[in-house]
Amino acid sequence: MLTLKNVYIARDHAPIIAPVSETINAGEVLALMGPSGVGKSSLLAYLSGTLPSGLSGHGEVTLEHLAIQDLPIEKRQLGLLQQSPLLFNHLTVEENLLFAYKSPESRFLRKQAIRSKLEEIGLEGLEHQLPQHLSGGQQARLALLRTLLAKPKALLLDEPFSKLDHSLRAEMRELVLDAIQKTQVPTILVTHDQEDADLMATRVYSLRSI
Ligand SMILES: Nc1ncnc2c1ncn2[C@@H]1O[C@H](COP(=O)(O)OP(=O)(O)OP(=O)(O)O)[C@@H](O)[C@H]1O
Repeated sequence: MLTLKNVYIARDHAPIIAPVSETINAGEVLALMGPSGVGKSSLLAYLSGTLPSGLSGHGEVTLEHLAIQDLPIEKRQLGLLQQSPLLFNHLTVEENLLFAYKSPESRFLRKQAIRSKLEEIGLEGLEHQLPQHLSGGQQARLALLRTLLAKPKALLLDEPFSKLDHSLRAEMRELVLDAIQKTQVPTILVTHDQEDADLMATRVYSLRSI
């Protein structure tokens, strides 16, 4: 369960959004919508600990009853997926995934697990490729797999499909929904696309400026 209590973003000490108080339960998807520039990405950035200087975030964020808003990024246990996949371009597909997949298992066993996950997601045989040699759709699937291998306790999706064409978009929606159903992670999805909200969201929250 992910809970936001009076969360808002400010610029020069002045709030730019009306405070948000919401609870997202296990397996729920909250679509965060609202006009361009209102502060949707900034709100997600506050939750994930990546807010740029110039803006400040306020309010309490709890994940499974632990307040996380002051924790360093790596301790928050959140999975963030953005428009442009955040992949290490100098590392192979397999190395990108090993980086995220922390487990007490040996490197050999982790590599085996990664091969089978690659197969499940339709990326079999690509483990030694560099991400820049993959198609946009393959990169999106790789970014999703990397996010999931880190076993996040909540997912934050910031317009993750907006650079994909219609059929890839539909495919990615299915994969993400399937992952949310299997892992039951609470999820916030920032989108401008009504179809994303209709097909994926349990609820829609319209962010308001102040
Ligand atoms: N580093 C920064 N310093 C100061 N202001 C910023 C900074 N980054 C973004 N902003 C401002 O914060 C406000 C919210 O921006 P944000 O990108 O969160 O909106 P958004 O709702 O996600 O927009 P869009 O739908 O167009 O992506 C905007 O007015 C933006 O100009």
